[in-house]
Parts: sequence; structure tokens; C-alpha cells
Amino acid sequence: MLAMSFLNDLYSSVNVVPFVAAVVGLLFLYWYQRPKNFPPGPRGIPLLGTIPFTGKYVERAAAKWSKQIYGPVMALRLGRDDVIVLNNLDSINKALVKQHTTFSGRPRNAFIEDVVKGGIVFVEGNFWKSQRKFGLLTLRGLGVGKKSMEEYVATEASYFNEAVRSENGKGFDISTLLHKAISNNICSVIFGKRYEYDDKEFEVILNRFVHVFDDPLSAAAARMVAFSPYFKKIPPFSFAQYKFLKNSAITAKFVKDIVQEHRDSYDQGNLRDFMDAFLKEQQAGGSEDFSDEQLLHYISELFIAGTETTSSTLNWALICLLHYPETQRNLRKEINRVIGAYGKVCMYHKPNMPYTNAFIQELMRYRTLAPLSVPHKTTESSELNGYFIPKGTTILPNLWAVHNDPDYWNEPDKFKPERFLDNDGQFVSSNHVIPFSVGPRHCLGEQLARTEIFIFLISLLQKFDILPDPDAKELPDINGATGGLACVPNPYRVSAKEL
Ligand code: HEM
Repeated sequence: MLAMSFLNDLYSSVNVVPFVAAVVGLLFLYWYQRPKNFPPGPRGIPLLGTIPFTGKYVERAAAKWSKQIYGPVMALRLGRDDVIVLNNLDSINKALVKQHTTFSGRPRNAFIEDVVKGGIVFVEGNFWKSQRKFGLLTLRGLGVGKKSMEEYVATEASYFNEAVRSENGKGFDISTLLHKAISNNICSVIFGKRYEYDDKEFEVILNRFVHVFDDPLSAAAARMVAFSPYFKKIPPFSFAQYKFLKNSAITAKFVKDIVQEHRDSYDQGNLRDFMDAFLKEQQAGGSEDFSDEQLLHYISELFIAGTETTSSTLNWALICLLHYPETQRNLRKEINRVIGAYGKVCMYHKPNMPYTNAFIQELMRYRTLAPLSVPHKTTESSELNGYFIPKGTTILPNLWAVHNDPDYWNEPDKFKPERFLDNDGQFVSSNHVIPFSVGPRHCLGEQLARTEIFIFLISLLQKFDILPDPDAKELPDINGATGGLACVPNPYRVSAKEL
């Protein structure tokens, strides 16, 4: 009996082994497959792709692999999908500028699908075109890029400087203050309101939602769910999705209350802000694109996109000043020469300040705020650098790689504003510095951000010497970012000594 059962087992195992081997082989073939003439790049391991191998900074891993092995247009398997990473300026221009009609879509992955239901950042096609046109015209109409917006930013900068002064030269957390001040600029544009720096409700909203950019765990979970949707229901990834949805609901409630206030006091003859301009489109009733839900999403996205980005850039500026004190001396020399110790800081001073322009350009190169930009998607099959790119492919423009290409930049890992000054000390603008991306889908808030960075930085340095926190053992970390979706510095403190 025993011998019979052994033989039976052996017989069935002989059948099972080739079957399992065939299934594994087929799965492997399926995993290995890519379209003909697809860009080259690593596949990683089944289900996860290269996610376990990229480390915290995907852009740096992609830039290294592209230089060493695959070339500027490379594929990277993230989860179960291949994305295409563009690692130099030429390929980014070819895609986002020359073939912008094909490369201006946005991917809808499992994470975005649940979280984003409209707005401007993740929509595409004719809907995106109409919302983008409306956004550009409205921002311009509200004075962005003009004197009126500049005046507003300058007033907020003076409130900010007052708050800095009240610290009396002690070490303090300047980044939280900057966050609130910069957020006030976008709040004034979108719903005509600014908040006191000690407003608790505002603080809760900022902490809950805007910090999504700098929370490494949420970012890692978002990446996992986006590229490997099977993780969507598994903790801890499911918690991140839940947290994101909960925070979205809180922001939506905050925005909804403001919408109601606007509806109650709306006057067509006196459009106060972005929200009023949207309500006007709604009342004209010409298009379904201007729904109540879309208003909530559009406003929430401008609020988020307009806060962490610019405040983090300014935080990096202050950290660079601490690490390179001679740059602070050079900036102040220029401020004294062009504006004076008491003059009002205005955008018309900027063209006469070559060192300041060089500092800001180097800042945006050295610490690329959105290292992989915002993902694009091909809306048709196309060709790039001789490779076939199928319709629906996710495209990641690696802005960090453009800003750190060792074949283009001398010592890219050093902060050197002088690289943008010619022999006569004049500023040399570079088309290799593209923090706002390029093409028709580039950052909608570029002009506002540039105005804020100039006015806030120069007004602060006109009044204060920015010094290390006397109680800190070492200078703030200039290399490590929090590892979230954007390049956000770790918490730090400074002391500001009044001049
Ligand atoms: C230093 C500050 C900022 C940086 C570095 C930055 C960077 C970027 C980048 C790289 C993109 C992606 C562009 C693309 O998809 O090709 C983007 C998109 C966008 N940004 Fe900014 N941004 C900044 C500030 C702002 C501000 C202040 C606003 C508020 C108005 C804003 C609103 C947007 C919007 C709405 C989009 C989506 C545009 C679209 O999809 O059509 N950004 N930004």
C-alpha cells in the first residue's frame, strides 16, 4: 500500500512540476515583455518593479542609470507599469514643447483616481484647455505679474518681517511662519482673504493638507498604490490613502464655507478674486465645465500648489545663506547699492541686481523643488529619440537630471551663484534651469512664485542678518530632503538679527 501511494505521489508530482514551471515561465515572459523598439531600462522584480532599488530619490537613481547604461530616454518599471523617464533637456523639449499635443496628458493611476475628481493639475484634453485658459486669464486679471499683485506680496512680506522681528534674534522655526505667509498670498488671489499667523483653523488646514508634499511615508505609499494598485487595500498603504482622503474632505469643507460666503456677497460688477471669477462663469451658464465640484477642486489645488512649493524654495534659500555666508554678504551689498537700507523692494529693481538673479537661478537649479515634475502622459502613440512610445504611457520629465548633469555643469553638487555671472558681473540666464518645467503645461503659478521669491527674500535680507540658531549644534541639513513628493527641507531653525 505504502509503495503504491509513493508511486502515485511521484506520478502526480511529475505532472505538477512541469505545469508549475510552464506557468512561472509564462508569467516571467509576460513580465519581461515590452513593445517593440521601446526605450531600454530596468524591469526590477515582479509586482514591485524597480521600486525597491531606486532608494528615496527616484530621480537620482534614474539619472545615474540613464548616464551609465540606458541613455536619456529610458524606461523604468514601477510596480507593474513601465514609465518613461526623460533625463536631459533635449528629450524634455522634444516631448513637452515640440510634441506637446501628444505629451500633455496626465496619467490616472489608482491613487489619483480615488483622490482627484477634477481641478487643473490632473485633468487633460479639452477640459484642461478650457480650465487652463480660464486660470491664466483670471490670474492675469487679478494682477499676477502686475504691480497690484506685487503690492499685495510686499504687504504680506512686511507682516512676515514684523513676525520675524518679534523673535528678538532668538533661534526660531522660520519655516512654519514662511508657510503661513506664502499661503496668504495665494489665499488672497483665490478667495480674497489673509489669515493672522496665529489663526488656529488655518494652521490645522495647512498642517493637514499642504504637508502632503513633505511626508515621506505618504509619498512612498502614494507611489506604491499608484504603480502597484494591488497594495491599495493593504495596510500601511491603505492608511495613507485614507489619510489623504480624510484631509481632502477637511480642505473641501474649509473651501465650501468660503464658497458660500462668496455666493452670499457676490456682486458681478465687482469681481474680488478667483472664486468670484469662477462664479461669474457659472452664472453665465455657458459651460458645464464650471460646476460646483470643479470650483472646489480648482481652488483646493491652487491652494496646495501655491503654498509648499514657494515656501520650500525660500526655505532652501535661507539654508544656503547659512552654509554660504559670503552669498548673504554679496546679496546685501547689492540691496544697499540698488534699493538702499530703507527703500521699498519692487520688481523693477530686479533687472539691476545681477547677483540676486544669479543666486535665485542657482537656488532653483541646486534644489529642484519638483525633481520629477508632475507626471505627463502620451495621448497618442508617438516616437521619441527613435523609440516607440505607446499611447497612454506615463512620462516623467527628470528636471533634477537636467539641473545636475555633470556633462553640462561644472561641479553640479556645489552651490555657486557665480556660475551665472559673466566676466563683467552681468547675469546670464540659462535655458538649462527649468524648475517650472517647459511647454504649454508648465507651472501656472510661475509668475506669482517668482514675484514672491524676489520680494520675500530681498525684503528679509534688507532688514535682517540671517544667522544659525545659537542653540543648534550644527547647521541645517543642506543635502537631505524629507523624501516626500517635492524636495522639501527637513525642519530647521535660524536666528534673525535686525540690521
Ligand atoms: C517655486 C515655486 C513653484 C515651482 C518650482 C513649481 C513647479 C511646477 C512644476 C514643475 C509643475 C509641472 C509642470 C508640468 O506638468 O509640466 C507645476 C505645475 C503647476 N503649478 Fe507650480 N510651481 C511653483 C509654484 C506654483 C504656484 C505659486 C502656483 C499657484 C498658482 C502653482 C500652480 C501650479 C499649477 C496649477 C500647475 C498645474 C498646471 C497644469 O497642469 O496645467 N505653482 N508647477
